[in-house]
Amino acid sequence: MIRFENVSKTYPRSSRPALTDISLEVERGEFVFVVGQSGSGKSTLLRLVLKEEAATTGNVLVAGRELASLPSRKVPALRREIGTVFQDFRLLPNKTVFQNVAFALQVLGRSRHDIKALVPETLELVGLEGKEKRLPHELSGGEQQRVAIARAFVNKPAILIADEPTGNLDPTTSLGIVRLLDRINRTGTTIVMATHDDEIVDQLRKRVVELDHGTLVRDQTRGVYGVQR
Ligand SMILES: Nc1ncnc2c1ncn2[C@@H]1O[C@H](COP(=O)(O)OP(=O)(O)OP(=O)(O)O)[C@@H](O)[C@H]1O
Repeated sequence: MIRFENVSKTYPRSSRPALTDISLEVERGEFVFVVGQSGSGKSTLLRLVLKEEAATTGNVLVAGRELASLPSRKVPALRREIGTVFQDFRLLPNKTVFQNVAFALQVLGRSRHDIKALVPETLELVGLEGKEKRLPHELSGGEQQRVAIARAFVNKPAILIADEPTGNLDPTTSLGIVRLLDRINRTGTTIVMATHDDEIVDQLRKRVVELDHGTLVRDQTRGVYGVQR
């Protein structure tokens, strides 16, 4: 589903590469944690999957597309297959929970009929039934993140990318969010999640990919956050 072939990335005006010679394959339906210190390249790796940044050398392949040769007019179709969730939720503050999730379908041109069916079933999946009419500021942080996850998933993307989705949440709430991502993963969606949250990584025992100064230093099935090297 996602393949990196000897990928390096150096940002313009930067002397040090953000990623160096990364080769990595993520199969359809996998759940992968990407860990590493601040600045190790986790967000850069996720941005390359979305074609928000381009690799300096090497190939990135996502859902059968080679991103270097993907014309910009085809990038929206790529991004429709990838849901995104961030640390800071990024909800529309003046829209209700229902409207925030519905908006993701409206911009894709989905019918009112589809929206009426898909939004409630997705809000139920994330545990927000009964809160459809709330505004984001009337929700807890964990509930806001559930709205963001509903919005990312309502279109049933093949891949869900989460960049520090629990960074603003307490440990119990964080665990609930990751258990929700786990449930979404079980529907067949591939999940790649960058995180600093050692407790969560250690509890879920998923594949762990570790970056250190832009280099892939560990790729472990049923891994833990940190290991002695
Ligand atoms: N737009 C940019 N321009 C130049 N350098 C950048 C840019 N974005 C990131 N970098 C650099 O690339 C390196 C990797 O950054 P990245 O944000 O991918 O790390 P990260 O592991 O996600 O960090 P954090 O955990 O703090 O979010 C860092 O040295 C950073 O300063």
